[in-house]
Amino acid sequence: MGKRPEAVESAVSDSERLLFGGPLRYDTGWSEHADAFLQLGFRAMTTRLPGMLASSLRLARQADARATRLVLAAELGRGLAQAVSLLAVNDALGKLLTGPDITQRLRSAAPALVVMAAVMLVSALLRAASTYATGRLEPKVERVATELYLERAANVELAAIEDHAFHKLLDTAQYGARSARHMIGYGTRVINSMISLVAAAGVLTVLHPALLPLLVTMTLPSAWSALVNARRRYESFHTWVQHARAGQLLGSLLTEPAAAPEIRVHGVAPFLLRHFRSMAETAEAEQARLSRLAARTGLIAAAWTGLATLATYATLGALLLAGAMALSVAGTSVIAIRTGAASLDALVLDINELHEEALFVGDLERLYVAAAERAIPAGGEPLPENPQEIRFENVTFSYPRDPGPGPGPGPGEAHEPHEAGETREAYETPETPPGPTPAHGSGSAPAPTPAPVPPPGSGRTPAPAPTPDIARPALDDVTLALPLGRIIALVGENGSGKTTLVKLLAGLYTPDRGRILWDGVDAARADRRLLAERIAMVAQDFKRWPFTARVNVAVGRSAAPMTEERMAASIAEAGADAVVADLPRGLDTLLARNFSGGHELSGGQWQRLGIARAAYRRGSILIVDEPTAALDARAELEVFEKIRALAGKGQTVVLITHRLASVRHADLVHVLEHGRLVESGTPEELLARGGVYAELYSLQAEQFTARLPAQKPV
Ligand SMILES: Nc1ncnc2c1ncn2[C@@H]1O[C@H](COP(=O)(O)OP(=O)(O)OP(=O)(O)O)[C@@H](O)[C@H]1O
Repeated sequence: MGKRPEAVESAVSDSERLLFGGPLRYDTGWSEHADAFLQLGFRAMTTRLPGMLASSLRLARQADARATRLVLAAELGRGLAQAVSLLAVNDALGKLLTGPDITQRLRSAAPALVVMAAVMLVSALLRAASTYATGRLEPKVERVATELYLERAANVELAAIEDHAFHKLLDTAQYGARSARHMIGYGTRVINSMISLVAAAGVLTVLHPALLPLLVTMTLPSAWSALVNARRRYESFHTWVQHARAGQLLGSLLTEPAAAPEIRVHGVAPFLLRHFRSMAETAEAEQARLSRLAARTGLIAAAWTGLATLATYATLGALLLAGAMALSVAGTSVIAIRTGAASLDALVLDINELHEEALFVGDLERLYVAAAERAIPAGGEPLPENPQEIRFENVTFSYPRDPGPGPGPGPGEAHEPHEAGETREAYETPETPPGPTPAHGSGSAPAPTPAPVPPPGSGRTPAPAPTPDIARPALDDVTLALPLGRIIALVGENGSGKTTLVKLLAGLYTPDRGRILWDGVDAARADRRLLAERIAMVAQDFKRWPFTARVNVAVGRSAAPMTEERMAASIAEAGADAVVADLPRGLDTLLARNFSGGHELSGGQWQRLGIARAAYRRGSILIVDEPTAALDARAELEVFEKIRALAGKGQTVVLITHRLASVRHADLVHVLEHGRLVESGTPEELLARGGVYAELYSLQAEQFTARLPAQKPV
C-alpha cells in the first residue's frame, strides 16, 4: 500500500499537469478509507454481514415499511420453497431408484413430484410479489438516502464545502444512495440463497459427511476471485474519482453555453478535445489494468475450481468403488452438490456485491456523520433587537489550505451532486473502458493574490507585499466598527480582504482569532440562523438561478409567501422594472438559455435582479459587493441612489466598491490592505489625510481629468 503514491506520480499525464497542476488522484485508503479497504477481507465480510443486512433493512423500512415486509416475506418463502423442493427431489429420486417394480416406484414417488409442482407454483407467485415490492421499494430507498445526503450537505458550514477532504467525501458519498438501492436487491438475494444453501448442505451431510467440505472447496475459488476484484474496483474508484470528474469537466466545458463564445473566438475546442482524449486514455489505461488483473484472477480461480471439481467426483467414484455409497445416493449427491454449489456461488457473489455496495453506503454514512459534525450549529444566543453597532475586535481569519497535490473545489464553488452513478459506473464492469463523463465542476485552489504595484509617482511606500507561497491570513488582526443604520464602505485593492470581511459579518465563516460583537453579543455564540435572517447580500458572484425571473427575486426570502406587492416593490427599489418589462413573459420568463423557452440577461440586467433579490429579502443589513461592476454609467448612478435611499429607511448598507466616486456618500469608509485595516474615516477625512484612500481616489480622478495627448497634424 505504501507504494501507491509513487505509482500515482508516475501515471500522471501531461494534461493533468498542464490543466490541473498535478495528478488528480486521491491517495486513497491510507487515510480515512484504510478501514474500509481492510474490511474487504472474507472474515470481515462475513462478520459484517448481519450489520449490512440490518442497515439495508433500516433504510428500506424508513422508505416504505409495507413494501419491505412484503419483500422479506416473499424472499423467505422462496428460500423455503427451494429447500422443500430439494427435499422433494431427494425423496423422489430415492423412491425411483429403489424398489423392485417400476410402477410401484413411480406410484410412491408421485406425492413428492406433486409437492415439487406445487412448490414451483408457489415459488413463481412469491417471485412475482417480490419483484413488485422490490420495484416499489428500491427507488424510494434511493430517494430517502439522496434526500438525507442533500439535506446534510446543504447544512454544513461554507468552510466545509470549500474543504478538500470534505469535498472528496461529498464526491464519493453521492454513489451511496444508488448503492443503498442496490443493497435491497442483494440483501434479499442473500437471505434467499442462505436458506436454499442450508437445505442443500443439510441434505449432503445426511448423504455423506465428506461431501460438505468438498462443496465448500469447489466454491472457494469464485469467492476469492470475486473478493479480489471487488477490492480492486473499490480501491481504483476511490483513487480515480477526481480524475473522472476532471475528465467530465472537460467534456461539459465543450458544450456549456458560458464557455461557448470563447471556445469559438479563441479556438479552444481542439485544445480541450486533445486533453479530453489524453485524460480519457489515462482512465482507459486504468480500466485495462483492472480488466487484465480480473482476467488473471479469473483464470487462477477457474483452474482451482476445476481441480476441486475433479477431486469431488474422484471422491464420489472412490466411495462407489469402495462400496461405501449406493448408486442412488451418489445420484442424489450429484444433484445436491450441483444445487448446493450454485447456491453457495450465488451466495458468495451476492454477499460480495452486498459488501461492495455497503462500502459505498459506508461512504454515505461517513458523510452523514462528517456533515453533522460540520453542520451550522443550531440555536445560540439571541442577537440584540436593535443593535447600534457591530464591532470587529482583533479579527484574524485564514482560509483553510488544501494540502493535496490535486485541485480541490474552487472558492465558493459549492458542490453540486453529480448525476448519480455516472463516474462510478465506469468501475462496475472493468471490461468496459470508460471515457470521462460529464461533471459539474472542478477548479483550482485560489491562487495567491499578486502584490499590488505602487502607482507611479505616488510617493507612498506600500506595505511590504507578502510572498505568494507564504500563507498569510485573509484578515489580519482587524479591529473596526460598523455603525448600524448607516452606509459603510469597504475599500481596498484586489485581494485586500473586503469580501472576506463581509462573509464573516454574514456568519459564513467564524474568525480564527478575535470576535465580532453585535452590541456586546459575540456572533460566534449567537444563533446563526437568526443572524442570517438580518442579512441581505448581493455577492460579487451572486447566483444566477436557472429558474424564472420571479423565482430569481423571491429566492431572496424563499420561506416567505410570494406576494405580488413585495415583488413589485423590490423590483422598483432595485430599478429593475425595465429589465422585467423587456422579458418576453415578464416575471415568468425562464432565465436559462439551455432550456427551451429560456432567455438570457445581460450582466447589468442580472445585477439589477440580484439587487431586487436582496431588496425582497428585507434584511436589516444589506451587503452589496461590487453592485455596479456590470452597470453603465447612468444605471450605476441610479443604483447608488437606490442604495442610499435604503439606508435612509434605516437599513444598514455595507458597500464594497472600487468606484470611489460612489463612496463619497458613505458615512464611514474602512480601507483594507493585505488583510489589514489601514485607514478609517469619512470620505472627506480620508481625502484630507492623503493616505491610501486619497491615493486611489486621485488615481481614478486623474483618469477623467488627464488631458489626452494632442493629435499630431498629419
Ligand atoms: N474561498 C477562498 N478560499 C481561499 N482563499 C480565498 C477565498 N476567497 C478569497 N481568498 C483569498 O483571501 C484573500 C482576500 O480575498 P477577498 O476576496 O476577501 O479580497 P477582496 O478585497 O474582496 O478582493 P476583490 O477586490 O478582488 O474582490 C485573497 O488572497 C484571496 O485569494
